Amino acid sequence: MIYSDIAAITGAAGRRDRLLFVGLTVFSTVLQAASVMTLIPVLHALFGDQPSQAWPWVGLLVAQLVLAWVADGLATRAGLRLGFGLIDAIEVAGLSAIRRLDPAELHSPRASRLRDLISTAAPESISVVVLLGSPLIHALLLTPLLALMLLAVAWQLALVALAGGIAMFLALVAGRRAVAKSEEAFADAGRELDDRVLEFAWAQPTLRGAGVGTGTLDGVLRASRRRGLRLLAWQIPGDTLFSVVLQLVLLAFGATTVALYLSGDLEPVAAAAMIVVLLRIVETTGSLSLLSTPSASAARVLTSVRELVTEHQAAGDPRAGVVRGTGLARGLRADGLDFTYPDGTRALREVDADFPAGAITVIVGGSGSGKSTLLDVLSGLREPTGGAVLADGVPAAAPDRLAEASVVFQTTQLRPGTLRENIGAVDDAALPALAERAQLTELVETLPAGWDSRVGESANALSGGERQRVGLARALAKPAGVLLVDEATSALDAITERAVVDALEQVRGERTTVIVTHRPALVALADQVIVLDDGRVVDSGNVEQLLARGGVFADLWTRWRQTEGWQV
Ligand SMILES: Nc1ncnc2c1ncn2[C@@H]1O[C@H](COP(=O)(O)OP(=O)(O)OP(=O)(O)O)[C@@H](O)[C@H]1O
Repeated sequence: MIYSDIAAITGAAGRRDRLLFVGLTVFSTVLQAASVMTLIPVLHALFGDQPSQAWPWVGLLVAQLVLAWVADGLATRAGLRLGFGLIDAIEVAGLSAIRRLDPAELHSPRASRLRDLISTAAPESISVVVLLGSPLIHALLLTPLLALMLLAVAWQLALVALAGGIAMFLALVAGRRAVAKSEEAFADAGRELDDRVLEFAWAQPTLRGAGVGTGTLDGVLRASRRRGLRLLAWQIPGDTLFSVVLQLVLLAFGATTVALYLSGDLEPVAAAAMIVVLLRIVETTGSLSLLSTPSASAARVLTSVRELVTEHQAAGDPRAGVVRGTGLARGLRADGLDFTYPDGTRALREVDADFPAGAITVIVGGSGSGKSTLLDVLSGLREPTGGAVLADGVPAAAPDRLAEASVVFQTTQLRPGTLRENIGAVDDAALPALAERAQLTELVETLPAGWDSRVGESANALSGGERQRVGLARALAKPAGVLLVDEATSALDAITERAVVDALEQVRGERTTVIVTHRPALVALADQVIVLDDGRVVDSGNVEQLLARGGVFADLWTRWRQTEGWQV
């Protein structure tokens, strides 16, 4: 599980290091097991007639150990590179997830989990691979390898080692589970007691008024203590299970060695070497027990990181511009779109709608009816929780939609930098026409350094209307086939509204345009209007048809007209 998570996170780029790390660590474990078995011929020669015959075996032993160290050293280097790969992946995906977070989600549990992942999981990644990965592979493989090699000495010992290794592993897992379960139940009992004490404190005025003493709380305390004792009764076997099985395995291994020795099936030196084998088995299983808690928490962290990275890959990095738009107007279709926010708010309910290529579609609806959410989904800023967005009949994933859409938001944020930089990558030759379309020409002329004037909060402060026209120019500068406009004129001056209306009239036919608005001047541009209510499409058609039908749209239209009149 840990390996598959690391593989998914580090991807194709980490493949070589992953194979090197695992391959070298397995190789070193095989050498370590072999070195234990080499002790048998060493001892055999030492206690035989010609002790000097031990030298070649000692040489082999040293060679095995040196090779194992070299393999470990190389594996550590590959592990370090993998760890750095993990850090990179966490930082890139984490920061991109934070960028995608809704401002409303910045203090949510998801945001704090992201912060934790970036600040804690990333630096710990190196130790996960190097300090946890190698010992874990050693600990898991050494006993089965020793059992395999023991076949050459006595099959009975191989069987006891293998069965013993499996029994100890299972005892370890079962013991950990029992302990974790009882700890969870302990925590629940603690929380319940906490609640009761709090309730008791709140109820004090009433209890005192009624002359009731601490009797009720005493009852709860007694119950909680009884529960605690019962839980302890589960925790103790959980903790002791492993050591009991370990001792039984030692006993079985020792007894088999003695029995084989007494029956003459095992030479004395081999019997002596079995002590070392036994010690290695005990040592590795013991280290497995120490590693089980950190591995479980590393596995949990890696699973979260994997989810984050997968999500990042699905969303694409808007900055990286991995997928490039074609710039051609394509027909969009919302096919049974559903969107539920993490807090359970269902903002879109099975929305079916067509946005014909090059046409202007206006979305209207009351506050909270799901208009902005629909735009976010169409633009690729959000993935629907149900249904799909099709472009020319083909499902379009979020990165494709992001590449193909440009958005004019309700307010335009300016980056520190020049006006030109704020518009984005565009040829100098194209700037005047763009300025004309977004009605920026006059502004550019009045600014001290024209397109190279610095704008933004600390420099030439632009008015709301001017910013919005910069936003419009920015959206038009992007060669995208879909233009999405989110109430861009809601609180703006007449000049800006005119600029937006004129610019949108010009893109008719060039881009598939979807506008969320309640301004009659923009609604009047619509080739079709879609009316949303409580996340559902409740009506659609052109303005005349909808007015003739009455209903939600006619009500909204009358209200807007009145407000406009009232404002003027
Ligand atoms: N980040 C969010 N988390 C949870 N719920 C949200 C979030 N954003 C919007 N909602 C809810 O989803 C529903 C649809 O909201 P949305 O902003 O799409 O509607 P809208 O029609 O654009 O509204 P408005 O005209 O007021 O901007 C509303 O009930 C809203 O409260």
